[in-house]
Amino acid sequence: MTYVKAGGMGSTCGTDAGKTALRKEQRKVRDFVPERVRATLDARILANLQASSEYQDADLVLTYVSMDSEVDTRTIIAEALESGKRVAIPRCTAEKTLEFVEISSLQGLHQSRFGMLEPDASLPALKTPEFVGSICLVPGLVFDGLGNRIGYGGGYYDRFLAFYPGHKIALVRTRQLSCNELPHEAHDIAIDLLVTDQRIWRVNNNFK
Ligand SMILES: Nc1nc2c(c(=O)[nH]1)N(C=O)[C@@H](CNc1ccc(C(=O)N[C@@H](CCC(=O)O)C(=O)O)cc1)CN2
Ligand SMILES: Nc1ncnc2c1ncn2[C@@H]1O[C@H](COP(=O)(O)OP(=O)(O)OP(=O)(O)O)[C@@H](O)[C@H]1O
Repeated sequence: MTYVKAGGMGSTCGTDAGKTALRKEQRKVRDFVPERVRATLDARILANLQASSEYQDADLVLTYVSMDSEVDTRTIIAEALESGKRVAIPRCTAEKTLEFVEISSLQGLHQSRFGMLEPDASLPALKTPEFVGSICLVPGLVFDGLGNRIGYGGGYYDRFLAFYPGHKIALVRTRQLSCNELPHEAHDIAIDLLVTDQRIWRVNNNFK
C-alpha cells in the first residue's frame, strides 16, 4: 500500500479526472491509519463536535451511519439520542438524492446495495421544513479550508444539500485536510463547519 501525504496532493483544476484521482489516493490515506489511532482521533472529533454551538443548538442531527474507515458516527448517534436530540439517517433514492428517516436506535436497519446501513423503504422521510434548526453531518474523503469536499462520487449529498437549510458539518481527521484548494464545480455545495480532531474551523464565506 502506498502512503500519500496530504501535503503532497496535486491541486488539479475542476476536472472529473482530478476528483477521481484524489478519491483513490485519499481512500488509501484513510484506510492506512490504524484502527486504534482512528478511534483516538474520532473521540476528539466527537468532543469537538459536542462542544460546538451548532451541535448544542440543534434539536435534530442528520447523519450518515459510518462504515469502513469513515469517521465514527455510531457513537455520535448513540450520544445524540441519549441527550434527547432527534437523529435521522439517509436513504438513497432512485433520483440519486437522499431522504432522511428519523431513527430511535441503530437496530432494524438493513444494508443497502452500496454496503451502507439504511432505514427500511417503508418508513416515512422527513420533509424539508423539518430540517430548520438541524445540522447535517456530511461524509467525505478529503476537504479544504474553503469547505470544498470530495465524496464517493455519487453526487447524493450535493443534490440533497442544494435544498438543505441547516448547518453543513464535516467530521475530519486532520490528515484528510488538503492544503491545496480542491477541484470543485458549480453543483458542489461547500461545508460551513469543519470539525477536526484538533479544532473547529468555521468557513466564514459560507455564511451569507
Ligand atoms: N456511511 C455512508 N453512508 C452514506 C454515504 C457515505 O458517504 N457514507 N453517502 C454519500 O454520498 C450516501 C451514499 N453514497 C453513495 C455514493 C456512491 C455510490 C456509488 O458509487 N454508486 C455507483 C454504483 C451505482 C449503481 O450500482 O447503480 C455509481 O454511482 O456508479 C453509491 C452510494 C448515503 N449514505
Ligand atoms: N445538484 C446536482 N444536480 C445534478 N447533478 C449533480 C448535482 N450534484 C452532483 N451532480 C452529479 O453527480 C456526479 C458526482 O458529483 P461529485 O463528483 O461532485 O461527487 P461527490 O461530491 O464526490 O459525491 P457525494 O455528493 O455523493 O458525496 C457528477 O456527475 C455531478 O455532475
